Amino acid sequence: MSVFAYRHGELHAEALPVSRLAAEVGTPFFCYSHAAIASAYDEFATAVKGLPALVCYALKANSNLAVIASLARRGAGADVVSEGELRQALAAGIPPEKIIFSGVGKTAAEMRFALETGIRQLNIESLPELRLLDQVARAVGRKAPVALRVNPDVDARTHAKISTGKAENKFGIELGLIREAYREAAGLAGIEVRGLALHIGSQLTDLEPYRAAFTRLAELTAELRRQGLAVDRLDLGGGIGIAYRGEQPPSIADYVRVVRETVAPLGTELVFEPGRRLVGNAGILVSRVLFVKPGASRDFVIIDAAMNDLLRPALYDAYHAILPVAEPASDAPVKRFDVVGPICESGDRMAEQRPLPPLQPGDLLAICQAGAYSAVMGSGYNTRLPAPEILVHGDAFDIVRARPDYQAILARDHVPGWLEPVPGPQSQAKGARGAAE
Ligand SMILES: Cc1ncc(COP(=O)(O)O)c(C=O)c1O
Ligand SMILES: N[C@@H](CCCC[NH3+])C(=O)O
Repeated sequence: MSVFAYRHGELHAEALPVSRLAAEVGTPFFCYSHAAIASAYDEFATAVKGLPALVCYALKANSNLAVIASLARRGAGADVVSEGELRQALAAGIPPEKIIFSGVGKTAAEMRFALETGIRQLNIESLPELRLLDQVARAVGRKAPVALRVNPDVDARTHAKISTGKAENKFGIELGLIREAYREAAGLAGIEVRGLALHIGSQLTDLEPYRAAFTRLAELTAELRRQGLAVDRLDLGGGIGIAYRGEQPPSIADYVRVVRETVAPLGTELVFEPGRRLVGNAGILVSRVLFVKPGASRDFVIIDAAMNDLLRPALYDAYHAILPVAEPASDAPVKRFDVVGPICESGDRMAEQRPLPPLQPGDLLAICQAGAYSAVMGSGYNTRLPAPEILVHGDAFDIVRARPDYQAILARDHVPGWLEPVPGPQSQAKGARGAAE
């Protein structure tokens, strides 16, 4: 059951009416539900019970500190792809031995930081990266625990921009080279090669690509072992989808059944890296209608959230359900609208020709499934400030990322978010004097 549901004629987030949250926080804002995050994690944890498994939440889906901390408290590890995410995981209380560092382009500085922190494993995606890590590890006097990511050349049957396991994708070491790479890794003084990793794509709603990839991984593991190489960890990546528009993604129990049938008999440690499935359904983006603009060919609803807040529709033509916060009467007339933001691009459109009940300026809309790849993909385009984020638990909520205010920016105070303080006229004048002196 969704934690975002209509009660007493309006949308609630757990026990709180969304209109009350909007009045207190201001729009647009992201609203996350603690209960939804907890129940998604628990579904995963229950399904892997009995397996030697670690669930490492992929922070890229949502790296809000409070969200990560909710998962950390339930025992999750982390899958990170940058020094920033690694620092964020540590700050949220995830112990280093539960952290995996993935990604196709780690810098030497990131490698050094990861080794000094003592994380569980770095997933390596190419021979040049392996050799650089070997050098860095020897320079800091450590042995780097490594899994080699293989590209299994499997079609994940998802959007081309988020498919990662085909030979033409940049990810992983290709099947034809992986055996040689593993042998090389096993001989490097700075590397302790522990196993293999893969991740075939995101928003998968079908189990067959997983079965194909895991079967290849099992065959490869058996082959490496026959050659006398130790393989004691398999990292199966993430990718399990959620329903945005009536898709029927598999249950975690069914997904884990495929794992039990393919790789589990090898007896290795298993790592899972779910992102979207843990947090995607746990968030909405709440926005206010600014104007309703009838047009000759289309009618527009102009809202105060934009592609800088939620990029998915513009980037992938992604569908997100949009709900009026005030529950429409069952017999309310419905018209088709393009729901658009204020940014100066025609692509700044949350929905195209979406059937909606009559709307007025000031009405609130909830854009659904905004817990994953939403706030994290935000930008400052059109010099818009980042939308605040709140976390609801029961009948209480915390502001877990505040809206910066322009006065604070101008006063050069600390600004949460990525916007740099704007130098005020005074400091500019001082700078100019300094240069002349
Ligand atoms: C290596 C890796 N692991 C895990 C994930 C998380 O994916 P998802 O959010 O689809 O579970 C990704 C992103 O697709 C990834 O690139
Ligand atoms: N950003 C993508 C998911 C990418 C997954 C990262 N490997 C999305 O919004 O669906």
